[in-house]
Amino acid sequence: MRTAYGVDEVRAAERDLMARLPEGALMQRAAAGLAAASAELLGRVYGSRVVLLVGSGDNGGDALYAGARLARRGAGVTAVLLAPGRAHGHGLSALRKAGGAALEAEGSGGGTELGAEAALRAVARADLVLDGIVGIGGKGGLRPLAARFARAARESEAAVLAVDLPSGVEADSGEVRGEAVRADATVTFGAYKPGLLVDPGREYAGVVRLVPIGIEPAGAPAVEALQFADVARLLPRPGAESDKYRRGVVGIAAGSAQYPGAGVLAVAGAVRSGAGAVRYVGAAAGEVIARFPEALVHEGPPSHAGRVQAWVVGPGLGSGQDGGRLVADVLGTDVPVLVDAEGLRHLEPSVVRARTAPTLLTPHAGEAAALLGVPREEVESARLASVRGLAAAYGATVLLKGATTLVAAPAGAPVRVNSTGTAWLATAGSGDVLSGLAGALLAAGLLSGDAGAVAAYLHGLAARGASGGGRGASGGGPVAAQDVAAAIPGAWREVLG
Ligand SMILES: NC(=O)C1=CN([C@@H]2O[C@H](COP(=O)(O)OP(=O)(O)OC[C@H]3O[C@@H](n4cnc5c(N)ncnc54)[C@H](O)[C@@H]3O)[C@@H](O)[C@H]2O)[C@@H](O)CC1
Ligand SMILES: Nc1ncnc2c1ncn2[C@@H]1O[C@H](COP(=O)(O)OP(=O)(O)O)[C@@H](O)[C@H]1O
Ligand SMILES: [K+]
Repeated sequence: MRTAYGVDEVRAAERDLMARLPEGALMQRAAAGLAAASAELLGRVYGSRVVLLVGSGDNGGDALYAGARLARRGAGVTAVLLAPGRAHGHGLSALRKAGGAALEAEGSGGGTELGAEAALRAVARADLVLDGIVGIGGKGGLRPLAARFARAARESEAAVLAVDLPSGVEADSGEVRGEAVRADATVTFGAYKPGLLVDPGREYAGVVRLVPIGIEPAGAPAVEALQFADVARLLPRPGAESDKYRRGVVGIAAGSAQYPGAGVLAVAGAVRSGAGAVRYVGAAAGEVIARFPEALVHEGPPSHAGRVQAWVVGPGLGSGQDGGRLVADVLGTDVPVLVDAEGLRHLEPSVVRARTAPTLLTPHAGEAAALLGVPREEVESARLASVRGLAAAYGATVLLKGATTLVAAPAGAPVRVNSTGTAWLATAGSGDVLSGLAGALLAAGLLSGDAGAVAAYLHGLAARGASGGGRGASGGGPVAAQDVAAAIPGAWREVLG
């Protein structure tokens, strides 16, 4: 499991360790990790031009000590001091002693200091920029001078390496208010921060490397990401004694005359995901049977369709009157229920809260915004707060779809984040496939948080497989939702193999 800890937990762990170590030891560990990553990005350190963006806190101190190490290896290192009087004193001395220079970015400078224009020119000409403007001590959006240098770093040809996290990204949430540094890579210390794993922050961080400096945050992480081994452990496996009913029967109440395809795709996701059987209720029974003769189709309300271990309701219901009745009927059962798409329009928090079996809601940002009564942009910019807020309001597990998918449980367990997907997944119907996949896992007996997180993981992996994109999120080529469903068994084998 990859875990990410909040700022308070990281600071507490740092305090514990610092009390036992000589002064400055942690910062030296951080600087060593930064210098090593810098050398990798540069290829050749000797003769390279390195610019350090240095703010007023310890984040700038890390950058200064790393700069000193690079200067000793023959790099030309220039520190740009964004708050000249308050830069880390010992770090600055170390840099100067190693042969590095410093420019004051504020005002016109005096004596040998050349001021902001010279500093901006240095950034433009650099091979590598180290972003030590602000780390976990950042508050609010970047101040104007810092924002100006964040822009300059982006416009420069230089590789950009963020110290601990990209300045302007909120460590606890991944929110970005205004300008932020766009890094090619980030070296983070002691523990991942939630903002490095959750969008939009994740996008700004580039390739993230964790340098273990010896701290061990206590308590539960704020965010966690399943890895291969976690998914393998959670995947249901049929035993010798299994029969189709014990394997889990999933019911799909989806599709309408207007959107029959959504019913077909949700069934496609379910039949590829290990369900013992799939029951289908809805207006697309003919289409479902034509594509999936293995499905069992039923007329009448879902609650009369025979025994199932979990229901999926909502994909492609359209805007007809029947949606509300269908959702109410499914929510009235005593088995786990996944509500997606148009089904989400018919949710009463009190009805969901009163259920005794788990409920899993799977909105995308637009649907989550409608449930929360806020604009879509607000959900997209504050994804962690949104998913936690919805889980609390409905007393349900909530899976918020997007480039990174978040899964929050109502009782405040760590939020699960998944980024196995590919941008090619943003195609009509891929969410319907996900609902069938997650529904099959619920029917197999996974807890709702596990079912959501494992489904998101496999769905992303299947999409990458179908797109031929390997592990890179933007490689490969187009995929159709059907291709994603067809690739689920391959993703499953990949995880188990
Ligand atoms: N505490 C420790 O033991 C260690 C800390 N380390 C580094 O120390 C960092 C935290 O240092 P600090 O607590 O000094 O905090 P930071 O250096 O992250 O930020 C605090 C400083 O930034 C300024 N600032 C805050 N918000 C700003 C904004 N929006 N725009 C511009 N400036 C802003 C503040 O005035 C303050 O001086 C970590 O991120 C990490 O890089 C590492 O050296 C590892 C060990
Ligand atoms: N930029 C992206 N990168 C990776 N995955 C994405 C991206 N955008 C959307 N997705 C994924 O694609 C799927 C789209 O689902 P959804 O929005 O419900 O579409 P639909 O309703 O058409 O099926 C979700 O699993 C979501 O996480
Ligand atoms: K930084």
